[in-house]
Amino acid sequence: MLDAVRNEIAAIADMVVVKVGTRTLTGPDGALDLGQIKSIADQIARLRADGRKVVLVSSGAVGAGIGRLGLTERPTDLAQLQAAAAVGQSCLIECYNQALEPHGLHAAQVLLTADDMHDRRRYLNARNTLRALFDYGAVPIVNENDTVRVEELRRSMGDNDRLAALVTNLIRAPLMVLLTDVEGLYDGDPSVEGSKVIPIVRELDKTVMGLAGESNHAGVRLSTGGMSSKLKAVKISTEAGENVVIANGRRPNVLPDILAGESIGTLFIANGASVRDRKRWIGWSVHPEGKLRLDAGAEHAIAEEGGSLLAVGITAVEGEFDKGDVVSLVGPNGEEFARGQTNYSSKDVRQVAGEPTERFSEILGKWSYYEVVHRDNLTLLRA
Ligand SMILES: Nc1ncnc2c1ncn2[C@@H]1O[C@H](COP(=O)(O)OP(=O)(O)O)[C@@H](O)[C@H]1O
Ligand SMILES: N[C@@H](CCC(=O)OP(=O)(O)O)C(=O)O
Repeated sequence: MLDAVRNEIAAIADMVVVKVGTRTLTGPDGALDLGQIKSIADQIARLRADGRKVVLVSSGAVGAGIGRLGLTERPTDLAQLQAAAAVGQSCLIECYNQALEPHGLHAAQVLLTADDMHDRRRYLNARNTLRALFDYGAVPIVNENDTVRVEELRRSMGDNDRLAALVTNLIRAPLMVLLTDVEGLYDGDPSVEGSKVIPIVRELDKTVMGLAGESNHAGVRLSTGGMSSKLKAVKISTEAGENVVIANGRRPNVLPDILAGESIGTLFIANGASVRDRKRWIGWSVHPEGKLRLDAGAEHAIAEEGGSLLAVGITAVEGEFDKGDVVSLVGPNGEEFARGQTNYSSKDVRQVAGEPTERFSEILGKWSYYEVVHRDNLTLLRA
């Protein structure tokens, strides 16, 4: 069935980020399913033939490594997991390359970490590389760089759903497609009879977020996060002004059909206008260095009136940060509602918090900015 909204989105989707999860790429034994890889590659070739640029974010390295190394279970030790991913990643790219070659396309391996998205220079470099790959007509195949990711430091991307959302934001793709092993977002546990797929979500509020559970799969756990990690990723992209579809990666022809406007899976509509490049980086890619707690007046001025943050509305400062670092802005209810680049270090903000700007000279001596965070350097995280 075709529908008008989906048609409209399909028409503007000149760039598409497709994320494919471990469950879609591996068989019941955990090894890579070559038929699936071929199917995804064939579908990507069709999108490319329609003139669309495609980035594939592919999981499956750990799964492929487990298969190739002949392991009977997923290692629990971090270094062994990373080693399995290193073995599996080369298989993954090799398989994609073989499947893309008959279409005259090349697979390009792009490994990224959360730190690459955090660091402004590396972030822009990644974008330039992706653009150059498009110019060469290659298909970027992105995965998290598992060799260096250290989960304990919490700087890890967490999962490929989030990485896909950050890549979508990086290249300003109007559409992200998350392919998984269920038909879309269900209104209840998908394994329970009577649960139904929600065809369209216009507002990703707390009620919708609450529908998502963890991955229901017992046994060897290869994927991370389940539906809740997908919805967090969807939120990043819809808040930045892009659209997302979650669909079943084993449905034949799923990608060309979505791009033909067919009613497949769950469509999440962009929440408002497209957010500017730098604001996307500030809002979702940077790891905030500290927290500013604000009173209700400051939260209202920023969230409702598009204002900047003045020192007078700051009630507390947490963490150590320098001028130029990104900080979280937290309202009186304890929830983060925005992120912004601060004009003052944590040392200075601690001195001026709660004070009117007229007192800056007296307190700080030399000072330069009226605003602690200017509205041009601030991104609202819409509820
Ligand atoms: N409301 C829901 N709708 C759909 N799936 C859900 C929901 N809640 C939990 N899930 C689980 O999320 C799983 C998909 O996530 P995951 O296993 O991480 O897959 P992938 O490997 O594709 O990233 C589904 O198979 C299902 O078990
Ligand atoms: N980098 C890991 C990705 C793990 C992951 O996020 O898996 P999934 O939840 O299936 O997307 C791998 O390639 O195995």
